[in-house]
Amino acid sequence: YKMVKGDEYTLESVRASLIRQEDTIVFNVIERARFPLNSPTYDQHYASIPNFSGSLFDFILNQTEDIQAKMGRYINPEENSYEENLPVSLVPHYNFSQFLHPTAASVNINKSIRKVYFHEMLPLFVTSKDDGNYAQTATSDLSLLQAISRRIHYGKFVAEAKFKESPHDYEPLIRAKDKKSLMKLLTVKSVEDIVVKRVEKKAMVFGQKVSLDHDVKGKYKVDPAIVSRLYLDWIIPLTKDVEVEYLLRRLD
Ligand SMILES: O=C(O)C(=O)C[C@]1(C(=O)O)C=C[C@@H](O)C=C1
Repeated sequence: YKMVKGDEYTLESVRASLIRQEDTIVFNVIERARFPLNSPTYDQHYASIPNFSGSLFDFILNQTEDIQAKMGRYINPEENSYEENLPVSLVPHYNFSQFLHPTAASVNINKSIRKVYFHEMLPLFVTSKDDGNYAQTATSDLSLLQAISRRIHYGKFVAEAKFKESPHDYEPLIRAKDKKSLMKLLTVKSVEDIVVKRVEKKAMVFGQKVSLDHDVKGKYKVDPAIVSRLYLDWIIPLTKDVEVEYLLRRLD
């Protein structure tokens, strides 16, 4: 039976989870890239859904998070919703370990993640065409957005593990609200470099054509350089923003 303690989280176990989450993200990028942009998916005027103002994507997001909230998805402190004012969970709560400081729940940067995803990330790995598969497209976007959000907000766990390892280094910076020095203190450039290289390799391995006759060389389903760029330019920097935001509230 699981204790409500949270000492199963260590910097090592948290980093191991980030590595596993790379698989989900890389695979979901490949899945989304099966479809072109399909811009009507995001067009509020195209959808005109009765009693709903928003795009097809907005509708799928809203309805999916609604049903997942009712089934308890957001009871897990590792999960953060895109929608606000979701219904309460209707099912018995599992006792998730309380590793994080209680203010963790107030750190949610999904609005920024959503903006960056649609405006900067997505256009890099889809063609600008339209094949009519709007519901499938929106569903793929949502799976990928949920995986990216989970990874970025895992920064809370990384930050807590780091804080617990050296509270005396973090406390004065938190009290001084010194974001810049906090950012510097939590940054481990060598780890970032390895992450970026590894996701590029995962994009090669997961994105190759597999054949029983011979190795199919050359073309990958998604350009591995783009996958590493997603991490370098957005996923890692946003994870670090979450770490700083979490730490700033750590002594409240
Ligand atoms: O592994 C860490 O120490 C993290 O803080 C995570 C992470 C990342 O996003 O991958 C972010 C900041 C560090 O500079 C290194 C890596």
